[in-house]
This record gives sequence, structure tokens and C-alpha cells, in this order.
Amino acid sequence: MTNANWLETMRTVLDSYNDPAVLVDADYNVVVSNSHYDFRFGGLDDNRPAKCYFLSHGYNRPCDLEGETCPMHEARETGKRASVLHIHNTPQGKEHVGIETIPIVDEAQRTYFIEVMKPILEVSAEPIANKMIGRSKAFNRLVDLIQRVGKTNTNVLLMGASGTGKELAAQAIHSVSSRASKPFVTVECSGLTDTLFESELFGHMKGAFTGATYTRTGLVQSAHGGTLFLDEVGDIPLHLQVKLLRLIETKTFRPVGDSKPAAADFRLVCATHKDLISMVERGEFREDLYHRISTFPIRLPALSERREDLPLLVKSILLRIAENLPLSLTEEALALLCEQAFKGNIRELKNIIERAIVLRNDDQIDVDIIRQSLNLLPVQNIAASGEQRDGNANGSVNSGVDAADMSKTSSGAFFQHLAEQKLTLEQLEQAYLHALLQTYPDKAHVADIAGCSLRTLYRKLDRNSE
Ligand SMILES: Nc1ncnc2c1ncn2[C@@H]1O[C@H](COP(=O)(O)OP(=O)(O)OP(=O)(O)O)[C@@H](O)[C@H]1O
Repeated sequence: MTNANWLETMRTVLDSYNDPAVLVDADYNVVVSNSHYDFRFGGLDDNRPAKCYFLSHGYNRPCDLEGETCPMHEARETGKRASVLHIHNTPQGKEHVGIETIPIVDEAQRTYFIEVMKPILEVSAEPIANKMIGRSKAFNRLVDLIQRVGKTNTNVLLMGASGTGKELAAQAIHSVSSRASKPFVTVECSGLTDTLFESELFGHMKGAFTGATYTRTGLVQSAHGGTLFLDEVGDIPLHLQVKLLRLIETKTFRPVGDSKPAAADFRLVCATHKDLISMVERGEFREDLYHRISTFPIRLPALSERREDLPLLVKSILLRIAENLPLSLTEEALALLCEQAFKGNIRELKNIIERAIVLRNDDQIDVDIIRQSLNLLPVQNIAASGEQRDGNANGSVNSGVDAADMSKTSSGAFFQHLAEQKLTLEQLEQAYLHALLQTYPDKAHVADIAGCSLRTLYRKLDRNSE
């Protein structure tokens, strides 16, 4: 067979893939492409063989010389299939792609590589309102792990500070999995009492206890065939952990008041911001449970470890909050944001942007507005007013916006007005939460804006009604 015939045969081979695929020679030239590739990226120019690194990234030299992993390099070294995650330039913009590279030789024993490119749709490298967003190395590593573990049935433990995106990561794991068409059910573990734990997780039969006027399906049953996401698993009290362990080990549960056990079918993903290993050492978390839930641990990077994603995240948040407005930040405003520590991670960034949208004078959000948003920490400012009123002004208060500056803005006048009402912080918190609930009917969204979990929001609202 001539080399031309062999290449023609390879086109047929590549066409058998359901994703874009190309054949690359040992000098990085893309020599054959399949119809999916031609449709998505435009066909190859026969007269000008292009280098794979130029076509996919716009680089002038191989990826490994640009600080990225080159799958061809690995496949050449090992003689085996290699897979990596890259961000490719496409006509639609930058896109996360899972690349599988398979070495192959022609009849003259020359080495070629088949590269199959699977677009990763659960995340985005371009600003978009409703996905996990990022392009940084730390983010790409996370996406790679999600892709790999997502396709299995392995238990995953997501670890990371508050607001790093653990819940979004759990949803992405579910979307990648073969269970994607089945339910994704979240159990908010903080604040679960003994009775709530069993009846929420396992459900109860009508008449099982006083007040059980109907049979209730538990969350484990609701997650049947899908994913059960235990958020803040480190908050489950020690004496309830054994019940969770039993559920995971036996994959059976018994609804409260039912004599028969039922079979459970779920993939388990847990999340925590706590250091579970230290908790195990202190005897606060069962070691056997820890090993059960942490088969595949994933650490979510803090926003400070992926600062290069900040401009992209800001654009996405602007789209998410005010999709129909052409909002943007000036360079100076963005630079000021980039200097922040972001202990509250993406949730904190989101709150700052949301405040800036409220305070802005026009569609370009400038550095003064961002400065005001950074300093507009309501409780602290109001606390300062209270302390001053009581003749005790020695509290450490974030005072980047002084009283005169504040009163120039409508929000300044608003806080002044509140201070005059002499509200306690608790009253203020209640008033704020109820105002949020009137503006945004979705409680999860309200909890997000207020920077607390949904369960904490319920607790705060309940406390008021006691
Ligand atoms: N990569 C990301 N791209 C865009 N938005 C994100 C990303 N990660 C998180 N967010 C947003 O940040 C906020 C917090 O995310 P999430 O609730 O998933 O964090 P978390 O780690 O579970 O927080 P907590 O531990 O406090 O519950 C949400 O509004 C979420 O949509």
C-alpha cells in the first residue's frame, strides 16, 4: 500500500470516531482529519500542512515547550495511549477539550498519532452565565480530575474553603457520569438533628411518629439511580455518622416506621470545608467513615490560587446577574479586585460584583464603585455606627469609605437611616433577609447573596419565628 493509500484508509478509520479526530505525523503536522473535525474547525489546507500546536493553540512550538503537557510526547515515550486536558482555540472561542492520543505506525514503520478531541461541555473557558468557569492551570487540573472520576462510580470527597465551587464541582461530576439523566440530590448536612437526619434521608411512613400525617420519600430514595451529594459532611454529629456508614456499606436503608429495609442505588459525592483528617485525629469524625467517603479526594483551588481566572469570572458573574445589561469593569477596577485576598472565594467575588451593580452610576463600573463595594460590609459599618453611638469606637472596622463618602451615595444615606433607627444587628439581619426574600423568590439564591448556606438561612428565618 502506498503512503497515500494508507492515509486514505486512515481517513476512514478517523471517520469511525464520533468526535473530531486527526492524524498527526512525528513532526507535529496534521495530515488527515475526519468529517467531525472538518465540520467543527474547518477542513485542512492540503497545500499547507499545519502544525497541531499552531492549529489548536496558536503556538509556534510544541505544547511542552509552552509549559503544557504534550500528549504526543507522552505517547511517543511510552508507546501507549495518553490523555490530557487542553484548552483549544475553536471558531466558538476557547474550549476545554479532552485529548486522547494513540500511537500508530504505517507500513514503513513510521510513527503517527491519532488524536481524538472530546469537547468538555460541563465547564467553560469563555464567559457564560451558568457553568463552572476557568482557564487557569489549577482550574484545568480540577476539570481533568472531574472528567476522569466522573465516568466511574467511585466515591468522591470534595475539599475546599467556602465558596470555592464544591457544589458546582459535584454537579459537574454528576453530569459527566452515566447517571446524568437521573436525579442529583443534595443533602445539606449542617444542622441535621437526630430526627431530621433519619426522616430527611430515609423518609418516614405515615403514622411513624406524632405529626407524620403522610408517608414521605427520603432523599436517598429520591436519588435512586443518580447522585447523592452530602454537603458539609464534616458537620454530621459523631453519633449520627454510624448511620451514614451503615447506609454506605450496606446500600440499604429503612424508612422511619417501616419494618422492611429498601435498596439504595446512588453514587456518593461528599463535600467539606473542614480538615477531616484532623477531626479523625481528635476523635470527632469516624475513621472508617472517612475512608469510605474519601476514596477519591479532590481539593478545590482557592480563588487566590487561580487569580488569572478573575477577569473571566467577573465577566461571567456580570452575565449571570444582569444578563441584559452591557456591564463591564474598567481596567483600574479590575486591578483593584485582583489585589483582594478573597477569603470567601468566588462567592465573595460574586457578592462584591452584585454590590457594584447596585451602586454603579452607568454601565462601566469604575474603581470607586469597586472600592465602595469592597468596603460596604453592612454589618461592620452598622456595627461601627452602633459602637460610636455607645461611645465605644475602638472596634476594628473596615473604614475605607468614611461617613462623608457614604452619605454621597444612596446606600450611604440608607445606612445612615438604619443607624438612626437603632436596630440591633439581629433585627438588621432579619430585615435584610426578608428584603432579599421579597426581591428574589428563590431561597437558594438568597442564601447565596447573603453568603450563607441554605440551611443556615432556614435556621436564621426559623429563629425569628420562634
Ligand atoms: N468555577 C466557577 N465558575 C463560576 N462560578 C462559580 C465557580 N465556582 C463557584 N462559582 C459560584 O460561586 C458560588 C459558590 O459556589 P458553591 O456553592 O459551589 O461553593 P461551595 O464551595 O459549595 O461553598 P460552601 O462550602 O460555602 O457551600 C456559587 O454562586 C457558584 O455558582
